[in-house]
Amino acid sequence: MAPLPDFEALRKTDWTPFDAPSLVGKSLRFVSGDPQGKRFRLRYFRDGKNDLVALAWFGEETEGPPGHAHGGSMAAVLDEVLGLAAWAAGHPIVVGNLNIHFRKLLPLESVAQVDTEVVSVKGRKVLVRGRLTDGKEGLYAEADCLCIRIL
Ligand SMILES: CCCCCCCC(=O)SCCNC(=O)CCNC(=O)[C@H](O)C(C)(C)COP(=O)(O)OP(=O)(O)OC[C@H]1O[C@@H](n2cnc3c(N)ncnc32)[C@H](O)[C@@H]1OP(=O)(O)O
Repeated sequence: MAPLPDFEALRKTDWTPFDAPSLVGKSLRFVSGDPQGKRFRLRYFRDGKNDLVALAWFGEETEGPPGHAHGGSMAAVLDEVLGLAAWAAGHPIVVGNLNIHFRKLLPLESVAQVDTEVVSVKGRKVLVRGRLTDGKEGLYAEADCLCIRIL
């Protein structure tokens, strides 16, 4: 059996737990829908700057390259977390464009950190930038997410 994800090892002291999925109701089943499952397990927080941050465990069922996460699984996590970063900043949106650079293979059954920043708001367009890392220097992927207000 896989070891349980050690979220506490990566959690920073100035992070406050935050139930980001509840901002959009109960619909986010693809990534956050099975918190005890073998695919994704996520925890959301607000960091010291009030930006949304997530810890994401990539389980064995996210496998793409042997022993490592599928790019689509990283994209799914970035899609949800960066979209919710816009919601958490007060913008009800859907994602219109998600542009990802994959930088380094992400080992299965490890916990990665997603940092987010809302970099601009122009009319209905909210640009959110995100980084998927090992919590230190290791950068797995970085993304720009163009979100479009729907309300
Ligand atoms: C419930 C939310 C959960 C959020 C967390 C999870 C994130 C998700 O997975 S969301 C699901 C994935 N996303 C989707 O399925 C979205 C599907 N697309 C749509 O619904 C529509 O195309 C939508 C809403 C994005 C835009 O349509 P519409 O409302 O007609 O906007 P539209 O008038 O065409 O464009 C508004 C502005 O955005 C720009 N824009 C819209 N789409 C894009 C795009 N893909 N790329 C670049 N710019 C775009 C337009 O150029 C326009 O800019 P400007 O105001 O400067 O002229």
